[in-house]
Amino acid sequence: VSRFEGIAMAPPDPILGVSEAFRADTDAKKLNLGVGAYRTEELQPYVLDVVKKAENLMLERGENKEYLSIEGLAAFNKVTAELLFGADNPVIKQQRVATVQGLSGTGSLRLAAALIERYFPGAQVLISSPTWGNHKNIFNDARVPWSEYRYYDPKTVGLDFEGMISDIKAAPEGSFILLHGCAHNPTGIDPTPEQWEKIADVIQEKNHIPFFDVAYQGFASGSLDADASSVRLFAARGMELLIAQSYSKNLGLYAERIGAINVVCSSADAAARVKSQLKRIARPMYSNPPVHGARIVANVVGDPALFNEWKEEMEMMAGRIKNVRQKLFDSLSARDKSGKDWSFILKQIGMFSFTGLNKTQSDNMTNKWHVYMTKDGRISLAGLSLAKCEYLADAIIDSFH
Ligand SMILES: Cc1ncc(COP(=O)(O)O)c(CN[C@@](C)(CC(=O)O)C(=O)O)c1O
Repeated sequence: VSRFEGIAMAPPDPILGVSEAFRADTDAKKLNLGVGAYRTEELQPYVLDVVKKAENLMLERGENKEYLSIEGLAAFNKVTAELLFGADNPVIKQQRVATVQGLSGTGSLRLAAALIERYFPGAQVLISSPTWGNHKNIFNDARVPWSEYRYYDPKTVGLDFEGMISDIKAAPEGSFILLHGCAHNPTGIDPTPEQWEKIADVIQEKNHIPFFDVAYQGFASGSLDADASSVRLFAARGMELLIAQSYSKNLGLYAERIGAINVVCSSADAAARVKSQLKRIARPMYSNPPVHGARIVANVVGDPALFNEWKEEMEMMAGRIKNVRQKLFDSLSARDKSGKDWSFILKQIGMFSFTGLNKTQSDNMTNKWHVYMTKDGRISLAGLSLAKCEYLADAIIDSFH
């Protein structure tokens, strides 16, 4: 008797499945605006120059392949926390941050979810509506209950700030509030600094625990410090908080799976204990993390020349996406006769634009125009070139009407 016979075929992933469909399309006009992966103006994947330089350095050194410790490469854990908070931040000086290298952003979120499940039974995580599609999968599989707070307002194509605040206020005391540090996915809409202050106020009032997902630090605005300002605002208030990091986008290390989970505690002693429990969760999950990506990050940030060159490359990537936003906006405004306001394209930040196209309209983008995007109406501008903006504008205008 076959035991596996009864297992059904899983549906394709809403984001990564789009790339599979794109690859199967043979039409030369096809455009992959699905997965949030940076492409050059020639629509090619991009390995940053500093990554190549760091790897050459590493090759010359001839490093070994010994296991890392469960918490990961110490040099990486040091620089990743310093990048996030700033090296002179009190949370760093007072050693109140438990940092564990994770399997990129996803693995770091999963480690944090396992910690929540183990030490905060019954606590729920509030996630934005909409949010990155995999957030729900991570908490479901980690058996952590979640609910949504209002975030996107289709009427204003902006942030439903009142709704967000009232939903966070209404949540049971001690809930975890999942926040996108910068470049909200999929909407591209971030709170203003004043709004972040109010979000911190309501989270403090309700004794909630802020839980940041920082997947785009430096990639959204081009500045590492600007993109970390929301996290630093909460840390400056002396709050305990969790922050998951990823180097997939800002250092282009997608397939190296390098990220970290940071837990800001109220004392160094608590941080040491939290770190020990994160290690206890990681050991049976994957034992210890991959070394290559961690060494690249440590080498790039540890060398002043490479670090500065990295900052220049991030500004270049962020700048290219800003130029594409402007060109798409201009193309839409020039071609659309309906008088629709396309300014949301310019107001949104990061690699995504939330177009407002519904599922049927998104299907039309793919079936008729060979434009691949996620069914929630998100397009990744990182996959768009200036040369293709007019074609995309035609597709969007055709699909809206
Ligand atoms: C908000 C957010 N958090 C975490 C991650 C996880 O990335 P990592 O595991 O590679 O570090 C992504 C990546 N989201 C992408 C860019 C890719 C994906 O869906 O995995 C996206 O297209 O939304 C993300 O957008």
